[in-house]
Amino acid sequence: MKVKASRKASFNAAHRLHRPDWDDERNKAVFGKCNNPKYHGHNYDLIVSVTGEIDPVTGFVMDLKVLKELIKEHVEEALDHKNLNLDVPEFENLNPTAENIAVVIWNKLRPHIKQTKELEVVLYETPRNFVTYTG
Ligand SMILES: Nc1nc2c(c(=O)[nH]1)N=C([C@H](O)[C@H](O)COP(=O)(O)OP(=O)(O)OP(=O)(O)O)CN2
Ligand SMILES: [Zn+2]
Repeated sequence: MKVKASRKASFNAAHRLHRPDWDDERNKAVFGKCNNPKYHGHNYDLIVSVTGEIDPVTGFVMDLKVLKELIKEHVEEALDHKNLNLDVPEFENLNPTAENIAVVIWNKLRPHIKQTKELEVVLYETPRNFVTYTG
């Protein structure tokens, strides 16, 4: 019997979606508002879920207090109040789209979650735009 246990978190970050190998017209056409040369921020909402068997001793799939601390240490400290393009090495040559941010977050957390558990990251860039990555 598998159960999914989840923790919500949030962070604020600035970004600009842009490809240096494209001209301004193409960048604006594809990336729209998020291509504005002035960096702008989003309030990202994050849901991290761990799925697995319930430990019969604790009744936990994973201690959510531990998951909270992992998200603080590995996600919030790395991304909160940062300019993703300029401050976060993973985005030096990677556009900080919601999809790419979700993959970066998953890769940061995966080593800290037991191999027997599945990890899912849901990232909201706006209240209505969100992506899901499960590895
Ligand atoms: N597949 C993706 N599409 C888009 C992404 C993305 O990361 N992945 N990002 C954007 C923009 O960065 C941003 O999300 C704005 O999108 P938009 O739909 O224009 O959002 P609004 O500001 O209008 O706010 P809503 O609340 O979503 O209406 C675009 N596409
Ligand atoms: Zn944006």
